[in-house]
Formats: sequence, structure tokens, C-alpha cells
Amino acid sequence: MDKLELKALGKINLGLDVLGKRENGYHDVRMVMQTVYLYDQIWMVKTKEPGIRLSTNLFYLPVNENNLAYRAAELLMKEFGIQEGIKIILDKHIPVAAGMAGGSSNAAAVLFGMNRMFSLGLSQKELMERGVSLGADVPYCIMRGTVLAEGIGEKLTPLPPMPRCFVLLAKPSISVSTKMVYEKLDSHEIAKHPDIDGIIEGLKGRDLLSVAACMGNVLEKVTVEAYPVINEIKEVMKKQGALNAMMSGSGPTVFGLFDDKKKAKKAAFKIREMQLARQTYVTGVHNTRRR
Ligand SMILES: C[C@@](CO)(OP(=O)(O)O)[C@H](O)COP(=O)(O)OP(=O)(O)OC[C@H]1O[C@@H](n2ccc(N)nc2=O)[C@H](O)[C@@H]1O
Ligand SMILES: Nc1ncnc2c1ncn2[C@@H]1O[C@H](COP(=O)(O)OP(=O)(O)O)[C@@H](O)[C@H]1O
Repeated sequence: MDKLELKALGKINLGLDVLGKRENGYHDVRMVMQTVYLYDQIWMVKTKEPGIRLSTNLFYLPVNENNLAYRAAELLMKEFGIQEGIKIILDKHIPVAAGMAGGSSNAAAVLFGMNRMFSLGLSQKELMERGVSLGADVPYCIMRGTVLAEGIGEKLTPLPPMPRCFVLLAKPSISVSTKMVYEKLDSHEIAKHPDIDGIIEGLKGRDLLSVAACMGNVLEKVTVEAYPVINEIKEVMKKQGALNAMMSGSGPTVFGLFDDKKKAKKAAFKIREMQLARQTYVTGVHNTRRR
């Protein structure tokens, strides 16, 4: 196979709890992850000249080893002594530094693509073991769907699929560093842990309303302190009929779950009109796992 086209999908966290901190600074988490149908497009083409060449539509993203897509290709090229080269064209649509795992998803797609194109014979588990060295969310981005993620995010248990709904994503024009948010959390007392088991029960019962009711994210308080606009967006979404609204990951993207597409679109319009966020997307959940 000389050429491959891939979709790298974004995620939201329906629940995010932090249980403790490890000596290396990483945190033990308990999260319910959900893939959404907002994606970056990736083209991979084999080249005769050795090495990796990456290009992207976003001028401010690195195109060297600081890009997670580049690093994913490099990791497998080195391990397997691949002599040919690879050209990667990355068309970004997932907001950057937004709590939607865009970079991790790009890395996951490239690992998957390299395995296919160069017939490396790695199982999904073996790809995930390599993926975690690139980022805690990479193994999940390889698996996709509705998943309970524990450990630092790499211990994955598939869950029943999220019931069909509309997801409104709103990304205010600020960028958040995941590392800083986790660090700031350490100086906070976690007053209320989200009901992760309640979300899981809701998923088992195919009950969208109880999943929505149990949503919670311990990182939200930290990011909201710096950026109150996150709360303003949540309030608009709820007022416009969201079943619930919350910040995804370390933020600042806010998502709202809706059972009605018109309401989701109206909420998006309001958020843009009030200039709370310029980037808004109405999309859905994506429950197909990668094979
Ligand atoms: C918060 C979450 C929730 O899904 O997502 P994002 O907001 O990044 O999308 C993840 O835990 C982010 O995963 P990911 O972004 O892959 O993390 P990494 O690149 O491995 O780590 C970035 C930094 O976050 C901190 N980190 C990350 C994961 C974890 N379990 N504990 C941590 O303390 C570490 O300080 C690390 O240096
Ligand atoms: N392929 C990539 N896509 C997006 N960001 C990338 C990529 N490679 C490296 N980065 C860097 O990683 C940081 C985190 O980006 P991203 O994965 O979009 O956010 P998050 O960790 O919040 O989900 C960005 O600041 C960006 O400079």
C-alpha cells in the first residue's frame, strides 16, 4: 500500500476524575471518554527518499519532531528500521490545545497508518503500548468509542455506546496547557468527585438523560478560575436546552449534549452572537471502534 487516507477523530470527556498524583508528576485518572465526529484529515504517502515530511494547513503548528504526527511516524520508523520515506499531509479541523485530543488523535492515526502501510504486523494492543509514550490519550485515540480510561489514561475498558445525541462544541479563543491545569489542580482540594459510576450505569441502561445528569470534570474548576468565559458558555447552552454542558478535558472547549439539532444550532448561534466563542460545531457521537 503506497497511499492511505485517514480520519483522526476528536474526543470529549463525559466524566473526568483525578484520584491521585504519581512521583513523575502524572495523575491517576478515572475518565469516561467519547469520540465525536469532528476530525482531522490525514493523507500518508510512501516516498523513495528516506525520512519524514509533514505539511499542515495551520501555519503555527510545528512540522518537525515537535508535532505528534511526525513523532508517531518516527517512533515506528526507528524501531523497524524502515528505509523508505513517508509524506504526511495533515488537514486540521479539531481545535488545537482545546481538550479534544487533536494531537493525540493525529498520533494514533499515524501509528495505525504506518502499521498498515509497512505491514509491521503490530496488534492494536502493541500499537497502544507504543502510543502511550507519545501521550496519555493516544491509546484511547487508537481504540475510539465510549471507553472507561484509568491509570494515566491508558488502561482502557470498553463501555456500552453513548446513546445517539447532538453534541455542540464551542472553543473560546484561548489555549490551555494540559500540564499547567494538572499542576494547578494539585493546589486545590477536590471538593466534589464526579459520579463516574453513575455515567457507566446510565450507559448500560442506554439512558441519555442520566448520563448527562452525572457528567462532571474536576479540571473544570481550575480552568474556569482563569477563564470565566467557560461558565458563560455552559450557561448559554443550558438555557438553550442542552441536557447538560461541561468543559472537555483540560479545556477550554465546552460541549453541550442536545436531543434536538435545532436547539443545538440555535445555541451555537447565540454563543457566536455573544462573542463567547468563534469556533462552534454541531456534531454527533461516533461509536465505531477502530479495527
Ligand atoms: C486532560 C486530558 C483528559 O482526556 O485530555 P486533554 O485536555 O489533554 O485533551 C488527558 O488526561 C491529557 O492527556 P494527554 O494530553 O495525552 O497528556 P500528555 O501529553 O501525556 O501529558 C501532558 C501533561 O499533562 C499532565 N498529565 C497528563 C495525563 C495524566 N494522567 N496526568 C497528568 O498529570 C502531565 O503534566 C503531562 O506533562
Ligand atoms: N498534530 C498536532 N495537532 C495539534 N497540536 C499538536 C500537534 N502536534 C503537536 N501539537 C502541540 O500539542 C499541544 C496540544 O495540542 P492538542 O493535542 O490539540 O490539545 P489537547 O492536549 O488539549 O487535546 C499544542 O499546543 C500543539 O502545539
